[in-house]
Amino acid sequence: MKKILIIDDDISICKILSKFLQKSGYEVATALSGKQAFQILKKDVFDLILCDYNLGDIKGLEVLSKINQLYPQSIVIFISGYGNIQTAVDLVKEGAYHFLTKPLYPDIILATIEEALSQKKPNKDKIAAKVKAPSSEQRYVKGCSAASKRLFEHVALVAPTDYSVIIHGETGTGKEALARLLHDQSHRKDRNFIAIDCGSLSKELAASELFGHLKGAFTGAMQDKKGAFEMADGGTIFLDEIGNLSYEVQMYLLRTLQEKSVRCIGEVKEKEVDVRVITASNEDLYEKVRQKTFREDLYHRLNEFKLEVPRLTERMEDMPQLVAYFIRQAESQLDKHIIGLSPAVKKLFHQYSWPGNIRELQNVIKRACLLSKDGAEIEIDSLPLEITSFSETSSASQPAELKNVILEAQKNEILRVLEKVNYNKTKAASILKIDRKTLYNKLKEIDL
Ligand SMILES: Nc1ncnc2c1ncn2[C@@H]1O[C@H](COP(=O)(O)OP(=O)(O)OP(=O)(O)O)[C@@H](O)[C@H]1O
Repeated sequence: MKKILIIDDDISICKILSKFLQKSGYEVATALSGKQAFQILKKDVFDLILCDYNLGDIKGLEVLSKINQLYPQSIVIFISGYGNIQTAVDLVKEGAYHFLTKPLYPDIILATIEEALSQKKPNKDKIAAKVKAPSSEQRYVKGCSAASKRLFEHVALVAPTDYSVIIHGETGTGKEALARLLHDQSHRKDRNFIAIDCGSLSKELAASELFGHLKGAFTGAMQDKKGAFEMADGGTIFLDEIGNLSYEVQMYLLRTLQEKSVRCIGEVKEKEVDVRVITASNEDLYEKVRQKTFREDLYHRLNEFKLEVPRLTERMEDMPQLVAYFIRQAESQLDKHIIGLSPAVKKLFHQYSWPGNIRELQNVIKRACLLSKDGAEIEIDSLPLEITSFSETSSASQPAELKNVILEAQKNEILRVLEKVNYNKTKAASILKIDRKTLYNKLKEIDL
């Protein structure tokens, strides 16, 4: 039996529609708010969602973007009391199936639902499994910007192959997340994906982590240890910050890749391994080759294909999807409902430089959701100082000394809070999470 979720804050509409659709052979659940709807959606899979456009706690477009992101298998039909053509066009552009205006006529509703459900849809069992354990596809926001589209055209081409791939991009742009996606879209997806952060491995440990060791092979080798290559056999190994490996380990790595076999430390015999290698680096690896700190032969062996991951500021059109995804993530961790970003926060997010890229956005939203009230929007006062002070500092015409930039940012924030609390210093200190004495010292330091 097909399942339909009705979301409407008008209880009588929910009751009438629910009764009518049950009589027509559908299994129906109802939700009186966006918050309740997303709680129901966490636990169940629906073929179709009938949603009031003007819910009290969340905007129609936002409901749609969350459903598209998290429950793409559900078809969405909106209902509204106002027949605004532009709204209908916007919703359909964003992926809604239809936009029905009140008064509602039973035969039209039924015909629209039947037509929508007759569309080809993904296998439901697979979807149910995905709902229980989200795949990396579901945990990954692909985005709609030109930069992301280009990237995913390349991902679709290279993922199913066994090519070694170098992923290049700034910190926090999602290189590891992308490597997981490549693995999940390959024939290796049912085998291990092993990620090793070469940047955090000491010279001594690197070889043992990658290739394993036998008990007693060196001082401190108390027992046999399987290396990452053996663990990833049949699957994918992801080597993050590969540029940090010593020249000696680079040589072992090249041998392993060329011979397709691994020899653990202290062992004489080689073991065959079938591993796809994906590497990532923040730096330009070829520059390291030129500087002779990275082996050229290894570079070419790893570089069968290269993916360039854009900075967040190069894919700003993806921002709404990323924000909706991270809010949803925080909501389920905090068990609270956040409506979205206030217009002022949206503006700031577009102005800010995001040096930590997607990771920074994720952390900023996590923090803001914690500080925001249940059922509210994220407001400027739940953002960190580096963002709230960014527009002022970036508009300064002269390049400023770092110390002065920080002082200026602190001054702005202190002034903003003081104004908000009517210059009550005790309250201001408490909001700024510093004691009164520190606030007095700061006021002196910044000449206030
Ligand atoms: N497109 C995306 N959709 C959803 N989450 C993402 C996306 N890209 C990155 N993230 C999240 O952002 C965080 C940082 O991503 P990741 O660790 O893959 O970045 P990285 O480029 O490998 O960082 P580093 O260079 O510092 O190792 C992770 O929590 C990841 O899940």
